[in-house]
Amino acid sequence: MTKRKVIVVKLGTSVLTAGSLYLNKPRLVDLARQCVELKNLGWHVVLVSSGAVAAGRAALDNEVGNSVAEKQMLAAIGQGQLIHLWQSLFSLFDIPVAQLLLTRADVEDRSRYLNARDTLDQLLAHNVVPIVNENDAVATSEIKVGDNDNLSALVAILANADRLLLLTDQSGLFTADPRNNPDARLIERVDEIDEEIIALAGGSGTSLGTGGMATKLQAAQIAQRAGIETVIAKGAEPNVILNIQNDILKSTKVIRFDAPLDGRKKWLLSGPRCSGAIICDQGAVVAVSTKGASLLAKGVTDVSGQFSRGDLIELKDLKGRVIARGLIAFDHKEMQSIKGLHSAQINEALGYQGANVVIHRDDLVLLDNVAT
Ligand SMILES: Nc1ncnc2c1ncn2[C@@H]1O[C@H](COP(=O)(O)OP(=O)(O)O)[C@@H](O)[C@H]1O
Ligand SMILES: N[C@@H](CCC(=O)OP(=O)(O)O)C(=O)O
Repeated sequence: MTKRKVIVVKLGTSVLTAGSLYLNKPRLVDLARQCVELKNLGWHVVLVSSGAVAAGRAALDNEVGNSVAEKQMLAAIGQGQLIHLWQSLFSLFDIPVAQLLLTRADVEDRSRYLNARDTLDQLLAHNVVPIVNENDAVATSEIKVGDNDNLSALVAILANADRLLLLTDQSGLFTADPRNNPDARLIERVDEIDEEIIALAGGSGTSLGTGGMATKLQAAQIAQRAGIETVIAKGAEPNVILNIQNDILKSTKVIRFDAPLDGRKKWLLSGPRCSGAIICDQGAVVAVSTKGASLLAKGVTDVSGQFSRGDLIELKDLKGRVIARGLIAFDHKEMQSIKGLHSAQINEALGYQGANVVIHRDDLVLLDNVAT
């Protein structure tokens, strides 16, 4: 049996409010209808729906500020309303929905990540539409993803998605923020999200959106590395979801990297935050990035940050460019004493038996478009 394709559709506040301060119900009706049509075409659909804060604002119907605590209160009020709305709309088509409220902590911990993945798998296998949002009411800045663009990339990885569709109030990435630059041009295809592309993206043009185009590119970059294609498109276009699938609507398409990653490496890419970095010489960078080698102490020139054995750390080249991330076999103090040494010298330097390699190739994920 061939695997049903999975699409994660992220609906920004700008789309769900149609530019107003409150949720636009006709817009939600139309989006639900399109999701159902897509399901009928054989796709599994996962929604990442913003709009809890906007829904909360409408429910209180009075002036509430924008402090963290006030927004958390609005999200707590609005999330129930939001899911109720989605539930009633999908029930018109006899499709059950499920609510998943996640924080970064849910993807950082490997067993919680696997739980979330299994739940998503089960929901899709039972033809349910999972509707995901950040658990804003309880998420503090330390455990927050912070914006639903990045969250949708993590969800796309969790759901083993084929495609990530970010719907917003612009047709995609422009050469400059089109709100302030009428001459800005749409970029229809991005092969690699490099510094030049990132420099084009600004923040949100409204007080309701979070992150603007910058977080959409971060999301697309995570997805790209995990082998998932991202499309950024305008949610207000008639039949946007179906027309994007048929490739007949102008948008920005971010091409996915080819190198397939196994599930654990996808988690390394999306889940834990890095607690430090090691800087490597050119020989080590080449060995790791083009020869699929493990990282040896010999190639390490410097260490930054504080980390323990088994932590995720960044691997940087001599120019400070991050080329990979991986689980390190030594803590930061041990790394200081063994950097630059041959593997055979490690035990003597430490006074006890250590690992042979600093990061094993199975624990290493490259961030460029090269096979690992
Ligand atoms: N280079 C760019 N191309 C397109 N939009 C951009 C760019 N830079 C900044 N933006 C802004 O990003 C906004 C979309 O992000 P945001 O307001 O967070 O929406 P959403 O609620 O859909 O996530 C656009 O309205 C636009 O003003
Ligand atoms: N979790 C918040 C939305 C956060 C967010 O990223 O908003 P947006 O940039 O409009 O997608 C909410 O439900 O209001």
